[in-house]
Amino acid sequence: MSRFTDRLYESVREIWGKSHRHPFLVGLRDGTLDPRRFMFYLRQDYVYLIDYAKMFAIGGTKARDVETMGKFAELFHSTLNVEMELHRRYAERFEVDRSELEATVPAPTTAAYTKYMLEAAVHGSLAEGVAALLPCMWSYREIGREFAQAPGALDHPLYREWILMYASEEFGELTDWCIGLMNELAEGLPERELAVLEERFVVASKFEYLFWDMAWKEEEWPV
Ligand SMILES: Cc1ncc(CO)c(N)n1
Repeated sequence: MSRFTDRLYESVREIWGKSHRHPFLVGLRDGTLDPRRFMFYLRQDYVYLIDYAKMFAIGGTKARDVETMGKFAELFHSTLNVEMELHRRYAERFEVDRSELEATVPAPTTAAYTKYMLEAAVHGSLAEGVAALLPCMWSYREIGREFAQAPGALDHPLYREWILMYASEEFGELTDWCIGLMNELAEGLPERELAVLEERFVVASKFEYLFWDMAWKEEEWPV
């Protein structure tokens, strides 16, 4: 039997493919990405992750059983203390201190993406929140795994750690758990509601593309 997440994956195949071909990710894979652009990305990603972590906190309050609550707590913890620790270590290498990192002004795309996700989580069902956050985990795992296999990518002194984070077993398992939860939550829902979930998943995937593009262009507020 095909799973709901197979349908989701099909619906974003082209969007994800376009992200993989984006010059930011091509540069990260082949090591030619300008570190200045990477640091711009990390700073935006740091403030993105502050809001993204809240998605898991909200998920925890909407969950209907203790096991699911516990898993959301684990995701909340690992975002704040594992993934964001990677950003803090990078910032140290660039001599950007923690308070400076945290004070980053979200670029228009960062603000739009995080508020879009949070709106889905706060006003929608648990399933809608999960549909909105799933492209983040799932697309990064795909990128991490692919880049870890790319010849020479892991030899890069700067980008190696980033790739290893998203290619890691731990990140992969948490992603699988979210995929499983999405399928459970979608079970038995009418097509009208599945279409809403698909829409959340597709829009979040488009924002993922925009996020790479924002970093590449070092997007600023025009006014
Ligand atoms: C924008 C964005 N999406 C997904 C992830 C993966 O958690 C991340 N760190 N940043």
